[in-house]
Amino acid sequence: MGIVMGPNQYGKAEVRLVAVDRDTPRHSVKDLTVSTSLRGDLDAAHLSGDNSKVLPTDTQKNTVYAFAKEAPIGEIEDFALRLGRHFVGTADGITEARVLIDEHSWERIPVGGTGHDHSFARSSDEKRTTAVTVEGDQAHVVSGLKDLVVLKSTGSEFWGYPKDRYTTLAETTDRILATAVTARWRYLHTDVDWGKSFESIRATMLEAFACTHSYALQQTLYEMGKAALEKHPEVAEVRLSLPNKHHFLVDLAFCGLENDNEVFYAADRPYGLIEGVVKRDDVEDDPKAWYTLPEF
Ligand SMILES: O=c1[nH]c(=O)c2[nH]c(=O)[nH]c2[nH]1
Repeated sequence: MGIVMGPNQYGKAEVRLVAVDRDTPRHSVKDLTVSTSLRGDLDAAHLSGDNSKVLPTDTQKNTVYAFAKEAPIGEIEDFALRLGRHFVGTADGITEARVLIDEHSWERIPVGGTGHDHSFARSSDEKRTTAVTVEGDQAHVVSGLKDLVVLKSTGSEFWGYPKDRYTTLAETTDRILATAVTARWRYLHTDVDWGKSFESIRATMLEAFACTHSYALQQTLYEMGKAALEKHPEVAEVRLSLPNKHHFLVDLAFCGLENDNEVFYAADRPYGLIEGVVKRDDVEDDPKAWYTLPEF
């Protein structure tokens, strides 16, 4: 019986990078949070403190900033692929690199009806995300979004569930349905117009949320994933994590008022958490693409 080192990775987490494109007086801003993780021949580092294959996390952070200067960042998937390929191609003993990027959104401040050249407002909490794994000359891309908050004021029911002695929830045929969407989708290859694909998948999932008459958030989840897959042959699977942001009808009987689905208490916790994978049945799973990512 012995003790061995299991799977491991190391890198710099959450490098905050803001890059300004100043080529013309009409600037643009990219605001990213970048995390790098390297894997490979790192047993000696763990077993005996031999750092000869440990490219410092500080160097990884510096590389992120230098790459932002050396070429335009472009789409986050392209930036992540460039970084991942660099680490695998140049760092001795490193065979795999994972680069996670969250992109924070800035919108031009409208001045006199048009967006200002160099002043911006944070538009929402929503982030565009990517998780790129480079493994030798292979690359796995999982892109997505998080914190996209959506609400339907009707078109949502929840009934027909089992009842036991602990059940108090009343069945409803008309409730608010609200969630903060985290979605990740796995691409089948890297020959993708990343920006166009992202915008279309996002719009498609939003449309499915809006247009599905929902009998449960679970059903809405499936419809959102299915719609994205039907429209996007470049995508193999969509993973969704949907917190059910409960809105409870306020009982206004205390002052003799009826509440006809108009006044709600928005609870922040606890919340139902509905998660799932919607996938093609004719495509192989790709555990490497998801390794160490949350299951949903
Ligand atoms: O859409 C829902 N799914 C559930 O599983 C659930 N459970 C619950 O209490 N409310 C809801 N709503």
